[in-house]
Amino acid sequence: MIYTVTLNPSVDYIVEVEEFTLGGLNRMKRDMKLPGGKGINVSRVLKQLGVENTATGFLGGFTGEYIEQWLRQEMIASDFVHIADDTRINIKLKAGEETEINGAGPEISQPETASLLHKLDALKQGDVVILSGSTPPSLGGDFYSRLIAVCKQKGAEFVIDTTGQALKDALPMGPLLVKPNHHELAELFGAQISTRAEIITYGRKLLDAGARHVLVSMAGEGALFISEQGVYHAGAPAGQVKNSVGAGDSMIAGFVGTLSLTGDVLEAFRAGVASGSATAFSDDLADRQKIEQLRPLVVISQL
Ligand SMILES: Nc1ncnc2c1ncn2[C@@H]1O[C@H](COP(=O)(O)OP(=O)(O)O)[C@@H](O)[C@H]1O
Ligand SMILES: O=P(O)(O)OC[C@H]1O[C@](O)(COP(=O)(O)O)[C@@H](O)[C@@H]1O
Repeated sequence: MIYTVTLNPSVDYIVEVEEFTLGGLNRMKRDMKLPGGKGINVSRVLKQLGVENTATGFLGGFTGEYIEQWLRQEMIASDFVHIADDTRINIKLKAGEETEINGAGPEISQPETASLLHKLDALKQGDVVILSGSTPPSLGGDFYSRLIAVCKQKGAEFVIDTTGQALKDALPMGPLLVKPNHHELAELFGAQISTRAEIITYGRKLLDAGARHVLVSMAGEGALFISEQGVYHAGAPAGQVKNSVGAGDSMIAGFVGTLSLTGDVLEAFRAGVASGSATAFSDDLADRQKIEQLRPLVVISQL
């Protein structure tokens, strides 16, 4: 079974204005409220790919109910810890460019934390746990390490998509996949990265530190795949970008879902890029039809 863990889900409030005036009254041209948080996005795209999975993490309040109801409608299995505080709302402002304002996250109590750890007791050998997104501050900086320790103890594999120290700490534990975008990669190493060669150099450092597969996404420039097997580039298909929120999460879903179905890493890479681009070209996350349409258009070359 594949599990996604979203410690800090969100309702993504996508607001479109013709032109944004700071300090003035702006009227919305269009708005959408979508379930969000990285693991939840991964779960939704896995479901589109026909890969059954269970979404877990923390949900609370009216925002938490909104997300849970959405998952129910899409027939995605969910097993969240219900918290007393409200799940956050993240603002995605589209005014030509995309500007994001993400909340810090709700207060999580000690019993709520224990309850999530207890749920992970059910993990078993062969399971894959996708740990995605930020950690609400009340959980403390080492919470992912605690979850990874449980995964390892149960013989489950894990994928981690987060930033900073939490990602650094996870590498020696041997993640199946890490997927920074090129900005996150530069930030991780406190480096200036401007060329493809530099991305490969730093991407390889993630392999050396313990990751089994590394994807570095580069938005419209596609992605690099770095593993023991070699280094590959895939160009992103061309199309009209509608909303790139969740493109990275979709890429993880495409990669892990296809790897679980086929065992073929290059097919998984292709599906990852197709899924990321299919989301970038959609208002909401990618649907199956769009992913299938783009899959043959992804050109992979070995470097
Ligand atoms: N503008 C775009 N055009 C085409 N594909 C895109 C675009 N933006 C994102 N994608 C696809 O989604 C993948 C992940 O996007 P990226 O923006 O790098 O991730 P993140 O959302 O984590 O920052 C890219 O590798 C690419 O396949
Ligand atoms: O947990 P974080 O890092 O604040 O990110 C949460 C945000 O990331 C998203 O999951 C989108 O992530 P990506 O665009 O990187 O795929 C949004 O749905 C959500 O608002």
